[in-house]
Amino acid sequence: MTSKSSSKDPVGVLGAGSFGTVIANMLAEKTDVILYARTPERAKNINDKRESSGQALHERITVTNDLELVAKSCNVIFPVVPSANLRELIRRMSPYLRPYHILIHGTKGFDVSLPDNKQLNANRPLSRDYVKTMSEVIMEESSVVRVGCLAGPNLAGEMAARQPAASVVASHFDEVINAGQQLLKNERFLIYGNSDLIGVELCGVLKNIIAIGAGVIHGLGLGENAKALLISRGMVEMIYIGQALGGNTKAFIGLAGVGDLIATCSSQHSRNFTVGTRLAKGEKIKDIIESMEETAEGVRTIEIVKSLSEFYKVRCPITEALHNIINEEMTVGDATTYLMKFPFRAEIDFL
Ligand SMILES: NC(=O)C1=CN([C@@H]2O[C@H](COP(=O)(O)OP(=O)(O)OC[C@H]3O[C@@H](n4cnc5c(N)ncnc54)[C@H](OP(=O)(O)O)[C@@H]3O)[C@@H](O)[C@H]2O)C=CC1
Ligand SMILES: O=C(CO)COP(=O)(O)O
Repeated sequence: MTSKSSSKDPVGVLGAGSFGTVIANMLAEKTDVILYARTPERAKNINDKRESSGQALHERITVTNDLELVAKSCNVIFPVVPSANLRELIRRMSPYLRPYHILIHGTKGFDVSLPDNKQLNANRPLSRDYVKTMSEVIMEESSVVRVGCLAGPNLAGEMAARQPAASVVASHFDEVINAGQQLLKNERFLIYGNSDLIGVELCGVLKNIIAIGAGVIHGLGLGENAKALLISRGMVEMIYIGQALGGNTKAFIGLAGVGDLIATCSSQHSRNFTVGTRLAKGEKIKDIIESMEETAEGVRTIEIVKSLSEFYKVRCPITEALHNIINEEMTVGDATTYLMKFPFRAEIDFL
């Protein structure tokens, strides 16, 4: 597989939300960037204002609504759109994508494709055949082979404020990890490499569930001991389900696992944590989602993981309790009591 990259090529970013804009600005410190926005109106608006998701745009960023232009101009492309939209986006871009492209996504969610357009039903067991990570979606929908992901404690607001952070670029290909490192690393952003692509992707997806749980604990005012209990048992739950879905335990104790878990479970700027806090205050999930401008991936992930845990017979009490709260099958108080009574066995039985 030959690469047609040159150090002068612009780099593509798909999605001009909070994180896509942060990544575009960071890349623009080193190279020209083409930022793809969903509609021509949005692209024009961003270009006119030179601002996206509340962030000023670097002068080396060009905004477009033309996927062909992105594919023809850029060898390396960072898709950063919500998980529910990535398959459709890659499908539309696929005629222009070639095996020489490198795609490194920053999305923290699953794709679900059910037969006959059936809707996800969290009470129905769901196997891995229908649930894909974003790298799997990219490979299914295009001829791209060299795929990677970017995952770690990367709250967009802190990065936009130029605070220090680190992340992981995971891929089976060293050249993907090297490309990610060379393009993104700077004096305030460290990039580690990991060859366990699925494991690192699963970390980024699964920690959002626990962040919602941490938000509930915070909203109820239950204190730091209770939150530490939730985070550490949440980590074990992530590992159990992660192992069932094909992840390696090692990824979970790294920056993309425990690192992102700590950041997201501690920050009132996390959208998932905020969902949990608002649930604890008695708001309904429908009202919370409708009033949020940004994506909280964990809500959808709870329903998906609940179905996966039924299929693989994995004990996921935190996911189950949150599913019951969201679907109004339990009050927040009852869910807390349920978790405190849950019969745990050995503390560490996954190593
Ligand atoms: N924000 C953060 O701190 C971090 C987010 N992430 C992950 O990044 C992903 C994106 O999150 P984030 O940037 O915060 O999202 P936001 O909720 O801020 O925005 C989503 C953006 O995606 C755009 N979009 C949706 N569908 C498409 C499409 N088909 N084509 C092009 N653009 C599209 C939306 O466009 P429009 O405005 O037209 O609706 C919107 O600009 C999520 O999976 C998230 O978990 C990862 C690390 C940190
Ligand atoms: O993934 C994130 C930080 O690493 C962002 O978390 P939220 O989507 O909860 O804001």
